Amino acid sequence: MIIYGASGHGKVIFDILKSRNIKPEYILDDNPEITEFKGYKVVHEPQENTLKIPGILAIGDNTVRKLVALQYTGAIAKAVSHSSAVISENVEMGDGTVVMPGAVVNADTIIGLHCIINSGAVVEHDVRLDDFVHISPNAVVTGNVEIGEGSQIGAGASIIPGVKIGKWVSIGAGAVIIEDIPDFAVVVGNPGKIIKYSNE
Ligand SMILES: CC(=O)SCCNC(=O)CCNC(=O)[C@H](O)C(C)(C)COP(=O)(O)OP(=O)(O)OC[C@H]1O[C@@H](n2cnc3c(N)ncnc32)[C@H](O)[C@@H]1OP(=O)(O)O
Repeated sequence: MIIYGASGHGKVIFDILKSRNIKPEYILDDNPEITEFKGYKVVHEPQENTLKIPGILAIGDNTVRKLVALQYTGAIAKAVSHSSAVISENVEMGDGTVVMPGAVVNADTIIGLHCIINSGAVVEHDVRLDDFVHISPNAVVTGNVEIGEGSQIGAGASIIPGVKIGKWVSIGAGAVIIEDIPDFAVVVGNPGKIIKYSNE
């Protein structure tokens, strides 16, 4: 496995792999000032074997992760979860998706490519997460919720059952979402209110 990104997010992905006894081959990061990461060599250019070894994009920002994914020509690793995460056997997860320590993903949920289910987050039954979604630490996505591409649900936020959240939405930390949210909205508070719109 190659970890693409010697970042804080990369540290947690490193721990996920360690919990599964997977040793990264090396870390790839374009910052020439970073030469070592968790005792592993950091390379700054793709290597001869980069295209052959499955890589995981350790980039927390959803937009940047998508841009890198679109340019990355190597193999993408299958979804990987920390050994302490609880994932129903009926869950589908796209390649490049990571599930952090203590997260729960329940039955018949479908998660897209390159998503992040962060530490302690709960993604309930029959949820649909499109590609590049990030469910932040301790957020709760209840049953039958749908979340569009690139949206981030902030730390500790809650979404009530059946709500549809558009693409590239930012839900603020601690928000409580009780109604559908349109694309690109930035939403904060309890109950969640739209404060502005962002562009992808
Ligand atoms: C492992 C990890 O670390 S994973 C990282 C997880 N990250 C998160 O959970 C971050 C979630 N992001 C947030 O909550 C952000 O504050 C956002 C996306 C909602 C808004 O960010 P910005 O667009 O930069 O907005 P900005 O900081 O300018 O705030 C705009 C207004 O919203 C208010 N606001 C911002 N965030 C929140 C919030 N979470 N709850 C309530 N009000 C908020 C601000 O006080 C400000 O109010 P004002 O206009 O009356 O002064």
